[in-house]
Amino acid sequence: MAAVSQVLKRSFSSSSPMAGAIKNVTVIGGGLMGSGIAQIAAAAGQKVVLVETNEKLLQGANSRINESLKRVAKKQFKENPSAGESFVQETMGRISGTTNPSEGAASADLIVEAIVENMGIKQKLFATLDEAAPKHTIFASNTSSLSITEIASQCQRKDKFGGLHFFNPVPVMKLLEVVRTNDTSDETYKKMMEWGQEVGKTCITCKDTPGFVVNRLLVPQLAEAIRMLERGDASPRDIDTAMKLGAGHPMGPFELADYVGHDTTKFIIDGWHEKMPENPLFKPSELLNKMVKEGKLGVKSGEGFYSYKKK
Ligand SMILES: C[C@H](O)CC(=O)SCCNC(=O)CCNC(=O)[C@H](O)C(C)(C)COP(=O)(O)OP(=O)(O)OC[C@H]1O[C@@H](n2cnc3c(N)ncnc32)[C@H](O)[C@@H]1OP(=O)(O)O
Ligand SMILES: NC(=O)c1ccc[n+]([C@@H]2O[C@H](COP(=O)([O-])OP(=O)(O)OC[C@H]3O[C@@H](n4cnc5c(N)ncnc54)[C@H](O)[C@@H]3O)[C@@H](O)[C@H]2O)c1
Repeated sequence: MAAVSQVLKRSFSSSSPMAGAIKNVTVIGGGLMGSGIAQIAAAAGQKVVLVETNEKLLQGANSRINESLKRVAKKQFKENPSAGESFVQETMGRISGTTNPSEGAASADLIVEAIVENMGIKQKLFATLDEAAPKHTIFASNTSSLSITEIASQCQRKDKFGGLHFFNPVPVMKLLEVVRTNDTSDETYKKMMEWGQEVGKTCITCKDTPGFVVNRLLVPQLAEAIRMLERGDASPRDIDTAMKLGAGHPMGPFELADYVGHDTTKFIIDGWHEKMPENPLFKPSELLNKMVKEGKLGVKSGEGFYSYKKK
């Protein structure tokens, strides 16, 4: 992955972007979601700076993006593999990396944050970015469950702050939830919606409420499936089979929980339990807490409800 300075020189040597259009995107956090968001923005022809906490994680994001692009290319360029190879190379060439969030923010029209689901860490990061980013830069969080209004609370640019909630895996899932707070300006909202379409997503809009639309309906289901297992009502495999064959879901709740990551699901449930302690749907799960404590995070750690260790 090229260093930011090399790519930024290239990007600023070309004509600067149309006034107002989002052409330079910075993604903070190159994990499951951030790497996917960086990938689709670069594939849409935008200059992307990916920010991670260290070089090793940047390289990990780089290879994850490269692998995913190859899967996309294999399908999109089935008849013309060499065009597929150029697509992968050109897309990768639009992505640079840095471990310095302020450097990464310097040229951004849009910053999408996809770091750990922790309010304090997100607020601290955005306060730093508020100082470093140009005045016109729009800020967005990919948070699953936290309040955008609260995440934005330490920033001056509350009018240029919203939520852009993607779904895992980002290159495949068509939905983007565009969340506006009471302070998000119409211009910011319009730019977020246009950008969402530019990167190939179908955008829906919702208010800044816990879990927005999908997660408010989905996470209680995942939590209830775990409670079903804790009660001994059925096995994970049978519950997954039931929801795939009985409700037409592409993944059952345990496969999906493994895919999302148990750390993320735990952060969501704990956060909602704190906000709404009387709601039984968000009662923390001892089994989930035990798994996270044991590092069984699902696909990302090689083991969750199922094992993903390469044989
Ligand atoms: C909690 C958060 O805040 C919100 C969330 O994100 S909730 C989670 C939302 N996501 C879901 O519900 C995912 C539900 N699951 C699915 O849609 C599907 O199981 C799945 C797309 C993940 C995998 O599809 P499936 O057919 O089961 O298996 P798979 O063969 O791996 O993938 C099918 C095709 O999708 C594409 N694909 C899958 N993963 C991909 C990736 N990471 N990158 C690029 N392409 C990918 C590939 O083209 C693949 O075909 P290929 O194997 O020939 O390359
Ligand atoms: N996992 C999902 O299915 C999913 C779907 C939609 C939204 N989300 C949300 O996206 C965010 C990220 O989730 P994820 O699953 O990608 O997590 P992840 O653990 O895979 O990735 C988070 C990445 O952020 C990096 N990071 C942490 N602090 C950082 C900082 N200060 N600066 C730069 N990088 C930092 C970590 O090193 C890690 O690589 C969370 O807010 C989560 O709720 C997750």
